[in-house]
Amino acid sequence: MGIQISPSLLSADFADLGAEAGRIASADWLHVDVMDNHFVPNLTVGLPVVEALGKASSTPMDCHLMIEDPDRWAPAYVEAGAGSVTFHVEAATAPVRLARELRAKGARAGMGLRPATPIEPYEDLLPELDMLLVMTVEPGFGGQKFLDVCLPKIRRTRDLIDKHGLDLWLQVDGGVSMETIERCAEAGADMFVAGSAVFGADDPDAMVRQLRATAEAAAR
Ligand SMILES: O=C(CO)[C@H](O)[C@H](O)COP(=O)(O)O
Ligand SMILES: [Fe+2]
Repeated sequence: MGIQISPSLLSADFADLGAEAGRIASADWLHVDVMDNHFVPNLTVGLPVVEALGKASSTPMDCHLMIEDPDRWAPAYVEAGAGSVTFHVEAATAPVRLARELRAKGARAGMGLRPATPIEPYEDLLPELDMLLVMTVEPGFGGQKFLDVCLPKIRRTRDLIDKHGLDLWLQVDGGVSMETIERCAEAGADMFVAGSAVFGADDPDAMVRQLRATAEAAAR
């Protein structure tokens, strides 16, 4: 698939999300951060907003669920129009069953890891997934500083994916910018979420293209 950029709408104008999506026409996906004030200490949007955004934009939606009880809620995000749904393994009760349900409904199944969650215990689950999300900040807020301490985990995750010969996307999310994207790409990430870097730029679409070009040049 190559390098993909999924701008996070967390740093966009929430009063006009359809128009904000239109400002990043070069994006491969729209990253929608769903927070419930339980899994993370912040509250954002839920199903009705995702459903409305899907009607307002033709760019596929990559929903990052930072919520408790994703087993109950995640499948509804496929029905609301998400093309990819990522649940956090720390919150899921039955990650294999949930990934299978997401796939059966027609979406890509993603599994997210907080910075301190290791990948190794989940090696046997990899064939059940379409994407792994390695958080490079503590989830909950945009605009935080990239955590370098997560880079070895990105490398180890890429090695595990390659060892099993899987076509699994490796997403990084948190503090990704022109300063940090090269390190992530060198470590083996191929899908990049960027919120403040994209929507804080004078020309968000040019920033999407710049990030992609920089990651492509640095990719392993
Ligand atoms: O999941 C997230 C936070 O929990 C966001 O996707 C992420 O922080 C993007 O924002 P930024 O690029 O500004 O760090
Ligand atoms: Fe996110």
